[in-house]
Amino acid sequence: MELFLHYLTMPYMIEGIQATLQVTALGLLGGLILGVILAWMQLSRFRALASFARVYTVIFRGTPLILQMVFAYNALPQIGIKLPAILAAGLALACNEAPFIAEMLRSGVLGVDRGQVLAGQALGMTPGVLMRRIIAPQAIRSMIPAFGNETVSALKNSSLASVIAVQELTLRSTQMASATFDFFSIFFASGLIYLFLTAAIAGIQLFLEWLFDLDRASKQIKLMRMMPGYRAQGLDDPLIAAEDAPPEILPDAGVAELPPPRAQTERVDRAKRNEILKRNNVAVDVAALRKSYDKQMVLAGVDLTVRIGEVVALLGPSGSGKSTLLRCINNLELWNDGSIKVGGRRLGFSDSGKALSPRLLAQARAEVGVGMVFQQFNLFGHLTAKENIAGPLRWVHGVSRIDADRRATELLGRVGLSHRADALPRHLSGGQQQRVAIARAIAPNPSVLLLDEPTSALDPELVNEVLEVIRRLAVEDGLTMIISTHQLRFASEVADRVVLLADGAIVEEGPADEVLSNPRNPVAQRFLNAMEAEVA
Ligand SMILES: Nc1ncnc2c1ncn2[C@@H]1O[C@H](COP(=O)(O)OP(=O)(O)OP(=O)(O)O)[C@@H](O)[C@H]1O
Repeated sequence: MELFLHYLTMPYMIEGIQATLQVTALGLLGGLILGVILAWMQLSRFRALASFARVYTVIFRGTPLILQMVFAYNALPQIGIKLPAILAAGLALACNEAPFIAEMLRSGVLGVDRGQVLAGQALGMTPGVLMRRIIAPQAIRSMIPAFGNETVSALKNSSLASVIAVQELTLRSTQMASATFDFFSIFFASGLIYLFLTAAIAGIQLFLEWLFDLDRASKQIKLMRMMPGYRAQGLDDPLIAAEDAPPEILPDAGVAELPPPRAQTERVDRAKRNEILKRNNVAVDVAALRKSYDKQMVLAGVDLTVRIGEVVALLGPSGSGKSTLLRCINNLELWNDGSIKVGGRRLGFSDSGKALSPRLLAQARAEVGVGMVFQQFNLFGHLTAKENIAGPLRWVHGVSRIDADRRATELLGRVGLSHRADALPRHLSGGQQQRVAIARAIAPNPSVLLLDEPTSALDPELVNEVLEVIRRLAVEDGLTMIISTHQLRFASEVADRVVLLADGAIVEEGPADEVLSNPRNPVAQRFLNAMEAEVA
């Protein structure tokens, strides 16, 4: 035992630990830098970069680290690069770790919900802002366990540096054992040191997981509640308050949460409204739009003009091209032929007709102001309801933190969610999430709001709360809207015009009450009959 403790604290062994840590740190740091570059190349739009990264990965993942170390120490001097042993070992370890770290980064980035990326683009985020604010924070969280594993593996792999005479822990243990023949005590001490180092890495990993845990705040409150006398102290506990409050998701609970509608001075006179709308400028102009996926024609020459203040309901069977049309209007999808103008501007193209780069396209989206609400809500999962609204205002439109928070608070009030401002999306019901998504879309005062089946992912009892919010935006705010929906009653109440798509073409359009009560086209008749039968 004494000998064992002696080896544990021996300066000769401690110097070995230092060398082990140096090689590991060099390998990880270099691997991280190289890994980021490799992951970026693999995700790049440029094929040559992606191919280069793949070839690199095949070579360095497919050859033993021990050979790479020997190569870095013995072969590089042949071309004039003579590195000290520790640096050569660190370089080889970095080159070997890089493909694994790149794969981790790539899967972390690809693991972020594609819907959130689409929502960020629709909000006008440039690729840089999207990466920094939306993708990276979520990807890093998911990568912590894998990075912990990689660190442990790098630490153990550093022992291979002994082949190029780096005086690290394993080499020093072997040398000591050869000199003293006390194999058991020496290797037991050295094994224990490795175990201690890997345990420290596991500890750091757990700490980071705790630090980045989105639910930490609520967990802390739970822990506080378990402390004796906590209730007696009468501390202000949001969780207790939430428990005592009636359950949140009751039929129509969302509608009950909404503030009362603003007083309408007069009933909407459809004919008068149509007269006014006809004189308004054009907000969206789609002309001869054709779009196909591979050989499947999805939009076969669509013409659609929407005037400022008009509410247009897009109806049509599943697969008729409604979502595709909305995505094209916001340039989230490229099309084959035809033109789209929003506010008189060809979104996504320069004055000379050249397609804009992703960064300039994002800026153009923010300037033109096309809000978009998605079927699956697509809230940013790592941000609270309030930050989902305030964040994009700051990052895209340069609004100050105070003003952005004020606007978010005001809008959360309007959609009846002031009391859920600090809740994460996963703690909200579907209807609440969709109301936050609507608030987020209208926060920058868009010129047009596109809603892509905003209620079809909701349970039936949550549909009304979302429809009520949209109804108020249309009636009270006079927002220009194109809404794809299967809710016929809602369309007849709120829409100025109904446009019916089938097989990528408009088969019928006109005033909502006319089209819905008396469709002339046989396809429209069949679709509306089927929809009515479903509701009945
Ligand atoms: N990214 C894609 N790649 C290939 N095909 C696609 C893609 N997106 C949509 N499609 C196809 O295009 C057609 C139109 O889809 P779209 O989602 O626009 O229809 P929709 O009318 O909105 O349907 P729903 O009411 O079910 O949402 C469908 O046949 C669909 O399979």
